[in-house]
Amino acid sequence: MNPIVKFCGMRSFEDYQKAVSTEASMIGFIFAPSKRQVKAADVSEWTRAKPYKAHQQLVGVFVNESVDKMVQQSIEAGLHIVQCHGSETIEEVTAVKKGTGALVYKTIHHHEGALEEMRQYRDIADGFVVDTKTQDAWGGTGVTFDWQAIPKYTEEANRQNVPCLIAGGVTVDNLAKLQRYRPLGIDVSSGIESDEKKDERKMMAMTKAVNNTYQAPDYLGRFGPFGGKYVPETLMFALEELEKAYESIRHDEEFARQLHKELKEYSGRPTALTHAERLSDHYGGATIYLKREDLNHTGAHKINNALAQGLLAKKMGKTQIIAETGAGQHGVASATVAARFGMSCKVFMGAEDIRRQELNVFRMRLLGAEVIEVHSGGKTLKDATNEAIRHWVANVHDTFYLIGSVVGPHPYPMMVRDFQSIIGEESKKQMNERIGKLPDEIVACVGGGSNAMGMFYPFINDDVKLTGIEAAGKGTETPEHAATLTKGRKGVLHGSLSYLLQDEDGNIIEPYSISAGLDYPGIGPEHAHLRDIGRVKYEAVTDDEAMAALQDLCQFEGILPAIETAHALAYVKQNAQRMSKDQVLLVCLSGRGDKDVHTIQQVLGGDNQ
Ligand SMILES: O=C(O)c1ccccc1N[C@@H]1O[C@H](COP(=O)(O)O)[C@@H](O)[C@H]1O
Repeated sequence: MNPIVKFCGMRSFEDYQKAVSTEASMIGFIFAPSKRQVKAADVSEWTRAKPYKAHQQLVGVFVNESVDKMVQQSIEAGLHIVQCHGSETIEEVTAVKKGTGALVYKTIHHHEGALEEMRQYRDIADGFVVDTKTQDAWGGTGVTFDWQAIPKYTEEANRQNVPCLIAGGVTVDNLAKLQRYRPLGIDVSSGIESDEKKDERKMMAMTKAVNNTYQAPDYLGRFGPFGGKYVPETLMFALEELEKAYESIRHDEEFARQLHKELKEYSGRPTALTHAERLSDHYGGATIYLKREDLNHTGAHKINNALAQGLLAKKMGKTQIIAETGAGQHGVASATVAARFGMSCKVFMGAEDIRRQELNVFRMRLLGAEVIEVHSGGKTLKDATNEAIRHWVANVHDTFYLIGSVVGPHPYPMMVRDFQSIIGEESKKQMNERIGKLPDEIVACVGGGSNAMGMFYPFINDDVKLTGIEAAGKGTETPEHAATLTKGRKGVLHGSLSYLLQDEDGNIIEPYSISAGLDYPGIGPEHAHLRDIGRVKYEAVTDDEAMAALQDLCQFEGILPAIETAHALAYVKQNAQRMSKDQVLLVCLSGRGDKDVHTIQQVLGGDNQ
């Protein structure tokens, strides 16, 4: 959901008309002493001359005014919301509510005790504004406060189930930065002025930026209807604890510094951006670039998220890591991180995947992890995840569940996406440095969807086509595939609502793919949302198509990709020709194929002649 936009401080009929013409949902007037002060009679006249839009609400700002005057002026001006912007008491706020029948918002000025102050107005204030107070002014200062504090205000407002607008020095230029803190609303006065008048261009730019900025999930962890927290009561505490811990490090510079150090000095980031010249020539059409996540320590993008969650686990004082794994890459990444940070590690893995990924199982054990073989269901990733959740329920106090993809209950899909966004952020920078523009299209394979989400997310507000590739296995017309978005229906699995492969009765259908990392019957909820809103296009390619593309990359670029990654490459093989040479197709090369050599050998036969 996009944040609420309030444009405040209309001082003339012209200002008011400009605000009405925008998409702002609140229009504010200052009744307190200020250069922007207006009279209730003026507001009443202006609104009669030009009615505001049906969704717009009129807000009156008062500072330490008497209850009688607030009531009288708000009735005269026809206000929907009275904003108490001074040190009005609980009794005064209650009396204004009673006297006007309007909603009353309380402004809290950011300071050490602000959160406690906010708590005191619970069940009394209908909303909050958090603003900066200076020595000379209660508001309209044009001065920002420390935005790192925003998540705690938002969290408290969400707990009280009321809106919370962020005010103080918001401008078109710092809006993008502010949005990183996911405010529920913004309240602007001086930032939309030029020469002491409201500036229509600034107002338009601001509402456009807010409305066009993709913002998900909401505070309940929902991406549109998808995501959420569908877990037993016993896990709610653990998820809330994790959510709090994540919010506390999300914008923390010290955490960012530690993580950056690990990613750089341990994993080898930034990973390379490779121009695949010979492959581009061979396919004809698009100029192909590869984002080389295969060059990460442990051979895939999984380590980005594992290092970040490992650091978070340590910060939370957990001593044990558990993880689920399919292809084994996330298991190896988790075992690696546990060894690096001195924690114990249990990896849950389906018996079928253990058979297919023998080498990775050996690696995990070598790294000191205990690999727990799961024999239920189809003995693959879904079943391993079920077991990991069961173990977590019983050991929540000292155990951190390190989920390897953008799946599971909130906050995992958001947190894993954010930790993997380094892929897209680096790509964006590298593309700009290398060719001075963004790619025309980006392609990534999708199982749960973490490499794709990490690659796509930083480009989501850009004019770049985004394509996710699922596993069609032996064909989506057969029962043997893992094409969740192509063939699935809405349902709940592993704590969140998404698309799932299920039969008429809602039983999960065992997925199939040659690639152990893609045969998951669900998909990250954000992918489900992005597909439904039309921002990302999803297609499916078969085992055979993936294996053919895998060989091309080996033979034309000297790179052995993971079979998962080869699905994205198959799309490139089929579509590069539709593009011209001056168009750039960027592929997330999510992992290397050393772990798959055994499977590849079996499929292609002995010596591959
Ligand atoms: O705008 C004013 O003059 C004003 C005076 C007294 C109290 C509040 C006032 N404005 C409020 O300040 C914030 C945002 O202002 P800015 O963007 O930093 O200029 C907003 O809540 C206004 O309602």
